[in-house]
Amino acid sequence: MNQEIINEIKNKDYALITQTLEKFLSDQIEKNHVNGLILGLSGGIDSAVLAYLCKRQLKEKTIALIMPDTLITPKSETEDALKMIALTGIEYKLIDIKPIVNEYSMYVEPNNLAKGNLRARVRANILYYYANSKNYLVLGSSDKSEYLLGYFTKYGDGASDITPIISLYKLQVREIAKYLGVPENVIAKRSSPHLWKEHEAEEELGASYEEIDSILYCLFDKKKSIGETAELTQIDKSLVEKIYSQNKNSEHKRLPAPKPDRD
Ligand SMILES: Nc1ncnc2c1ncn2[C@@H]1O[C@H](COP(=O)(O)OP(=O)(O)OC[C@H]2O[C@@H]([n+]3cccc(C(=O)O)c3)[C@H](O)[C@@H]2O)[C@@H](O)[C@H]1O
Ligand SMILES: Nc1ncnc2c1ncn2[C@@H]1O[C@H](COP(=O)(O)OP(=O)(O)OP(=O)(O)O)[C@@H](O)[C@H]1O
Ligand SMILES: [Mg+2]
Repeated sequence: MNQEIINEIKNKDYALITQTLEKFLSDQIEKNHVNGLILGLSGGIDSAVLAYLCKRQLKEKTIALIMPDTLITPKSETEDALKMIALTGIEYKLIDIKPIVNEYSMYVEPNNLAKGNLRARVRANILYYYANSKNYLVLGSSDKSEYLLGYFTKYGDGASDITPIISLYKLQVREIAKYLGVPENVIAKRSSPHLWKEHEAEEELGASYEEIDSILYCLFDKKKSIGETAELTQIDKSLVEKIYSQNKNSEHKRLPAPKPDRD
């Protein structure tokens, strides 16, 4: 792997980005005539960054929902989320989604992936239930790496009104988290959707975020070909091809639903 590329990705002015994102959030509240913002707080780094971006100017206008499925969500994740609530002072609700998820098994016995995605969609439903009730906007937590890979549940965590950190790669999210003062252990932990037991992002994706971000950055920011990207990143061409395919195959998640050419 080429460390220079990784440094290039990480090397950003995080004070300026923070300022821009805080202003973006305030502007969105004003422009859309809503009372505030709501987010799902998992204990992971993406939603942690959202909470910390809201903490300084929008604390009184933000609600965080902590929504474990107590069957599979590690207790440590909920504890980390509660720790960040204590540190930020943001209003929160703790909702166990296990009984809701269980209800679905009366319709069909799902496979692991379908049930995991259901968890993400149940959380999205609850967020929109609150957003409707309180005239709030739902914050999306997708970062640029997840977005470009389609590594999110369609109409689950992919469903949101505004997406503040969608221009930041995961490596950059880790850097801004340091700047914002997100707890060390939240920054250091391995990224995980926790859609099923022992679920880990890098394991499922088959690559580290250093590799994924280096490849995506060269393909989409530097507009390099697959061959050039492999050379520049010093990563095996087969992995570059795999990441490229993941981007292409997930296009449907980033576009409006297809419609017939003519009525
Ligand atoms: N070509 C196409 N055109 C239009 N629609 C198409 C389609 N192909 C599939 N679809 C539809 O999309 C569905 C598949 O998409 P989806 O339901 O999202 O499911 P899928 O992409 O298979 O799974 C979601 C992935 O995102 C990961 N994830 C989820 C949530 C959070 C995080 C995280 O990082 O925290 C990661 C999860 O681990 C898993 O790898 C199909 O069932 C079908 O309905
Ligand atoms: N237990 C949970 N409680 C509340 N929201 C959740 C929970 N699990 C997932 N979510 C929501 O779904 C989003 C997507 O999950 P994802 O795992 O990608 O993000 P993360 O946990 O914040 O960071 P990371 O990707 O590093 O694990 C979260 O950011 C959060 O908004
Ligand atoms: Mg997570």
